Parts: sequence; C-alpha cells; structure tokens
Amino acid sequence: MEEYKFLFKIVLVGNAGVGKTCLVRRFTQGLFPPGQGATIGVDFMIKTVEVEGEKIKLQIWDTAGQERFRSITQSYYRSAHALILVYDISCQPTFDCLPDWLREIQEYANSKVLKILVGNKTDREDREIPTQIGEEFAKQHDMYFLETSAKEAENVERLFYEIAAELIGQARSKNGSSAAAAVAAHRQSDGNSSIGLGSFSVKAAQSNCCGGSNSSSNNSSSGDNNTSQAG
Ligand SMILES: Nc1nc2c(ncn2[C@@H]2O[C@H](COP(=O)(O)OP(=O)(O)OP(=O)(O)O)[C@@H](O)[C@H]2O)c(=O)[nH]1
Repeated sequence: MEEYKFLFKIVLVGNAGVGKTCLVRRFTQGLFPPGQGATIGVDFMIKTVEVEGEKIKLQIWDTAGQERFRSITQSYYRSAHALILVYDISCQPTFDCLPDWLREIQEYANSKVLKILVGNKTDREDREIPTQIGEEFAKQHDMYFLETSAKEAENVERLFYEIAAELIGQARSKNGSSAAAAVAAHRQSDGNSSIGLGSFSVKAAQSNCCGGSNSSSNNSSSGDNNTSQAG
C-alpha cells in the first residue's frame, strides 16, 4: 500500500477550452495531449509528489467548463483544499467570466479554500489579457496568480508544487507545528512521483475556446467524495 503523509484535493475550474485538462495531463503524465475533447462532468487523477521530504498525494479534479455540467461540477467544490481558476490569456471572454466563477466558488466552496488564478496558454502570440491585468484581478480577490503553458510545460510543475507546499504549511500550522513551513520553497523536481489514474468521465467531441456547446451525454459520478488531510 502506498504511504503518504498528506492527501490534498485540488479542483480545476474555468471556461470550456481554457486548458484545464491539458494542465492536469501535463502535470500528471508529462504530456500535451493532442485532440482533446470537452470534459464531460468531472475527471480525476492522482499524483504523489515529494515536498519537504514528505510524500503528498494530490487528488486532482478536472471539471467540465461547459455550463450544462455546472450542477455536477459544483458539488465537487465543497471538499476541495485548493481551487485553480483557469482562463485563457488569448481569449478575453474566458477572463470576463471570472467574476461568475468566483460567485460559484463563494457559494459552493469552503470559505478557507486556497484559490489560485491561472492564465494559461502563454505560448500563444495572440495574447489578449496582459499579465498585469491578471495579477491585479488575483490580488483584488485574494488569490495566488500564475501564468502557465500546458503546451510548453511552463510553470505547470511549479503551480502544483507551490499549492502542495502551501497546503502542507496550512495543515501543519493547524496541527500546532511550525507555521514557517507555510512558506517553504516549492520543488520543481519530479523525481519520485508516481501516477495513478481514475476516470469518472471521458473527454468527448471537440472543445473550442470561448464557451463551446458540444459533446454528448454526461456519465459522471455524483459529487462529494470524502478526502481528508492525513498526517
Ligand atoms: N497553445 C496552447 N493551447 C492549449 C494549451 N492548453 C490547452 N490548449 C488547447 O486548448 C484546447 C482546450 O484544452 P482542454 O485542456 O481540453 O480545455 P478544458 O479547459 O479542459 O476544456 P473543457 O474540458 O471543455 O472544460 C485544446 O485544443 C488544447 O490543445 C496551452 O498551454 N497552449
């Protein structure tokens, strides 16, 4: 049986086509998958990483961006330790929808959830949202901020390792241990990680950037899984 010190649940949300699935696949499998269709319902992957000498299991939930899956995806927010809100830096409407996503998060997630704003697709040359605008939005809404490229593997490891380090810090300070751990440096090494895959849903049809209304029926499981911090 695999041993680990902490189990953290991380949920990705954001408009259809911003690259949530690609970010998760890049991190868990080290690849940029070709021809991804839209996520139906919710998908999850597990990756065990080592941070500060501790084995950490990350349970990463990739939610469908399409509106019609919203009632399913909302039910996954509640037990999240961290929520990654993703937009596409080359697609203004995905940024304009952020306030709507924040309202959802406020309504359905734990008020103490760690929130990270991610501007994905930095490899694209047709940028519409300057870095500074993303940064300011994140600051205003008490979120961490990072720009990534799932395609070029830019900042993807960093994103998840920083989240893990921050959550370890929170867990330790909650348990009365050193709060200093909260600011522990992230590690970008992927040396001892292992990958597991569990899928409650599939990718189907084609997804497009701003919104998209494609793909077929939902075959996802229902909401609330009971993850907790061990350790
Ligand atoms: N150029 C570029 N394209 C990307 C990047 N990440 C994802 N894409 C492309 O964006 C499209 C959508 O990616 P997905 O990962 O399926 O998007 P999603 O947010 O999971 O979409 P839904 O499942 O519908 O919510 C695909 O064509 C990807 O190849 C990136 O970093 N750079």
